[in-house]
Amino acid sequence: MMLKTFCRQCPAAARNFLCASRIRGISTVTPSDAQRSTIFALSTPPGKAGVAVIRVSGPDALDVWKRVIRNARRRGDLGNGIYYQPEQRKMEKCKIVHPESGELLDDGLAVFFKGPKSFTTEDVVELHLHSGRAIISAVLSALATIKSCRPAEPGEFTRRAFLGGRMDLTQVEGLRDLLEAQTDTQRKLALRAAAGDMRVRFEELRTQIIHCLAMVEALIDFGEGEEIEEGVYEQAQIEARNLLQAINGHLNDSRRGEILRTGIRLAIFGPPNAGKSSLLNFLARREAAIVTPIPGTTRDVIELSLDIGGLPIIVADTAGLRKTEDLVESIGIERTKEAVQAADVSICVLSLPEMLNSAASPSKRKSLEAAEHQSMPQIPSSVASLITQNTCFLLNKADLLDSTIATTSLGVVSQVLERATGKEADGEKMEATARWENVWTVSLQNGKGTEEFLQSFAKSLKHRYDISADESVLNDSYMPLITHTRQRVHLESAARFIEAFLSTPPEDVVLAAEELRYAAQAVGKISGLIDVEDVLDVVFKDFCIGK
Ligand SMILES: Nc1nc2c(ncn2[C@@H]2O[C@H](COP(=O)(O)OP(=O)(O)OP(=O)(O)O)[C@@H](O)[C@H]2O)c(=O)[nH]1
Repeated sequence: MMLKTFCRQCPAAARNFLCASRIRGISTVTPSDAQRSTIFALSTPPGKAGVAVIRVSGPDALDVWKRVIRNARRRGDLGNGIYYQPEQRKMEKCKIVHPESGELLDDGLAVFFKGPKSFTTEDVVELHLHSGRAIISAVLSALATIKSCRPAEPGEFTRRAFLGGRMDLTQVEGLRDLLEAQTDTQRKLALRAAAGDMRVRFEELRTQIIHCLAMVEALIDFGEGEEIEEGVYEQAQIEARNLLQAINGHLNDSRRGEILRTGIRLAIFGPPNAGKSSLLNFLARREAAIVTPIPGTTRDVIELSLDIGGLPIIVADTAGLRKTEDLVESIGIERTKEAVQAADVSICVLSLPEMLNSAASPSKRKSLEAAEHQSMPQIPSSVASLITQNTCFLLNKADLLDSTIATTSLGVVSQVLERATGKEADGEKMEATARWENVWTVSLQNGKGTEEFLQSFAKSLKHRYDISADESVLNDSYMPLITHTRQRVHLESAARFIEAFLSTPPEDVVLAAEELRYAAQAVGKISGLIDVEDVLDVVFKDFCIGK
């Protein structure tokens, strides 16, 4: 069979037909132990507390033990350079001393983990001290006097765990997310990733690509008709097509995983004086924003991170939308528009009495007829222009209306809102979404309807992000696969290579194999099996020292 294509990875001068080693080689990272120094750092937050843990990792960890640990029940130096070996993974009560002066620094506990059965896969010593600034500082300074030791860089322990093969990059990302998790949902997602669930799922995808690749390679090695069944190429294409469909399913997940990890962006908007800041304060359960009867009180975007029903929410209160000549207010209104457009979900707060008044003649204000309308209630155009399918509506100040009117009028107002949501967008008719479940009537003043709104809103968010309150539902089919943009970029790239394979005719079998190999490499980059050096700094930079 003619080999028609070049290997893209060969240097220009050596560009040649695909070399067999490349076709087969899905190279993996092999960690080098050479030149590893022994590192140490405080692994708990600094300051006054019950316990502080200082971690030491590296080839000289045992030497550090010998030099700073004194155990009353065990003699240190047994003579002739023989020293007792600490029992592995067993906490020992000990005195921690200065390695040079022998000065007592603290009474504490110590534990030794022999590599590779440790977090970093190296020898590790953990010193458990009383957590006081002076003690921590004295022990860290003492360790720094040991020649082979140096303070750890941020994330360096985890980096060593990765290089030692203890975890892949998705687990490293999961661990970092776990440390940063603020809500229950974030904790659950991160825990699954840190435990290796994502690694298994990405690895399954890679294995399936490699299976297709193996079929195509068999054709290169033997050729059709030579001990190879007919239709192998077609079979590889069928499998690749199914795989592409599965990958596209993950890619078209509305960024669910990334949004849950970073927080759902919720913008509160509406006309001035409708009760937007009152809503923010109700959600935050504190006076986070100033509330006054003066329209235009809020002039800038106020952002808070909240936990609503276990979901991480970044909520933004915004300036009321209206025509204004005031420079400061108009800048605030521009910011409102940006915040609403950047949000994943928005709540439009409207004053229900004001809406009804916009429909009724002055004589019939607050009357049932207004609700049953001669003319329909109006939404100010500046507000209407920001309504999308992701907008929910809070009809506030229901306390100012008779409860029968409030209830009856809701139907009329909902129709108006539904029409506003179903407006033309980019030439396409959007599906109307302002149904009853997206519209709530409340009084933020007397609290009526607010708890029902909160529960129902949290439920609709969970439904939208496919997260159940029930932990058992966070299984593979519900759990988003992609939680980081880095993972998305590589998966998109894998999808493109598979598409390229699918459009390659059987005559170009070498090129076809190359596309599949690149697809496998792209997925391999997600777990860090391939070409990781360039991504390591990015992944580890947000870790704290001591992790
Ligand atoms: N009667 C009644 N008054 C309310 C209710 N909610 C808020 N208010 C009052 O309405 C006024 C405006 O409330 P805010 O929460 O500041 O409204 P806003 O939409 O943030 O106003 P701007 O800052 O002008 O955009 C305040 O006097 C509130 O006390 C309600 O449910 N019923």
